[in-house]
Amino acid sequence: MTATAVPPRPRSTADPGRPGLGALLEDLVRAHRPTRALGSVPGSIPHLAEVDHTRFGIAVAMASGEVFEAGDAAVPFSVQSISKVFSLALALGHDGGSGLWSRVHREPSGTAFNSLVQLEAERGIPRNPFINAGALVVTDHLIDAVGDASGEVLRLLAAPSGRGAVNEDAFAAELARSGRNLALAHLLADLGNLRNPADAVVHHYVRQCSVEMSCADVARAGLFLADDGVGPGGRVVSPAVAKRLGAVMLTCGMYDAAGEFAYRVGLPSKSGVGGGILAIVPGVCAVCVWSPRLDAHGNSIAGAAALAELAERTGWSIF
Ligand SMILES: NC(=O)CC[C@H](N)C(=O)O
Repeated sequence: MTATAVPPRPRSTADPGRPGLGALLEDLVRAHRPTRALGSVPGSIPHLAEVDHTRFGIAVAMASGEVFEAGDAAVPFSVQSISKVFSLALALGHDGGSGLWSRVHREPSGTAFNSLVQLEAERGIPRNPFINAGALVVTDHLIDAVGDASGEVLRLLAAPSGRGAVNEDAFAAELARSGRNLALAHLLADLGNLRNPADAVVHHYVRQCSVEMSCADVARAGLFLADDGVGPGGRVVSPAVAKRLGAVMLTCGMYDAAGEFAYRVGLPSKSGVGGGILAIVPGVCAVCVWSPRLDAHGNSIAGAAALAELAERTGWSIF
C-alpha cells in the first residue's frame, strides 16, 4: 500500500502586498474614521471617556516582518480586554492547559462580559477565559505560576516593540471603581475557584487591562497567534496552544457578539472596551484596529466595520 500524503491545510494566500495593502488601509481610514460620537464609552473607566471620538487607527503586522500602518496607528490606546489573550497565552504556556481548563470552560457566554448571574448559576466555573470571571481565574492561575502576573503580561505585550506601559492614573481610577470585578472574584472564591486573595487578583487583572499601546505595537505583539506560536522575538507558545487560542478567540473573543462577528468578519479576534480589536489571519498576519466608540456589546463600532471591509477586500476570512 502506498502512503498518501496528507494535503496541507489550505490557508488564505491573499496578500495584496505593497503598495496594495498600504493603500487599502488608507481607504479604510477615509471610510471608517468616525465624524460623530456614535455609541458609547464605558462608564466605569473615566479615562476612556476623554478619548477623542474621531480617533481611528489600523495596523497589519505580516508574518514576513513588514508592518503596514494607517490613521492613528501609532497612538497608544488602552488595550483593556485584548490583554486577556496574552494572559491566557502565558497561563497555557505554563501548564499546557491541563490545570487551567478544569477551572474555566471554552464556550461562548451569550451574556454580558461582566455578568455575575451566569457565574452563580454555573457554580463558579466561568464560561470562557475572555469574560471577566474567566479572565480573573486565568490571572489567579498566572499569579500561582509567575507571581507578578500583570508584569508578565506587560512584558509579553511589549516584547516585540519595546513599547507599552501601564497608565497609572487610568489603573488607579478603574481600580477604585472595580466593585463588579471584586464581586466576581469574591463569588469565585466562595465557590472554590480562586486561590489568591480577591483583591490581589483584581489588582493584577485591572493592571493588565490598563496597559497602553499603539495599534502597530499590538499587531506586532499578536503576531505569534497567526504564526504557529512564533512572534517577532521568537517562540511564545507551542503551535498546539496557538491553534487553541485562535479557536477561543473566534468563539468567545467578541463578548456575546462573537457569532455575529464571525459572520461579518470571519477572523479570530479579541476586542477591548478601549475600542481596540486584535484580529488574526492564520499564517498571514495580525491586524489591530482602534476607534474608541463602542456598540452595546462593548465592541468598537468603526473597528468592526473596518475589519469587515478588510476581510471582504482581501479574502482573509478563514471560511
Ligand atoms: N471588556 C473589557 O475590555 C473590560 C475590561 C475592563 N477592564 C473591565 O474589567 O470591565
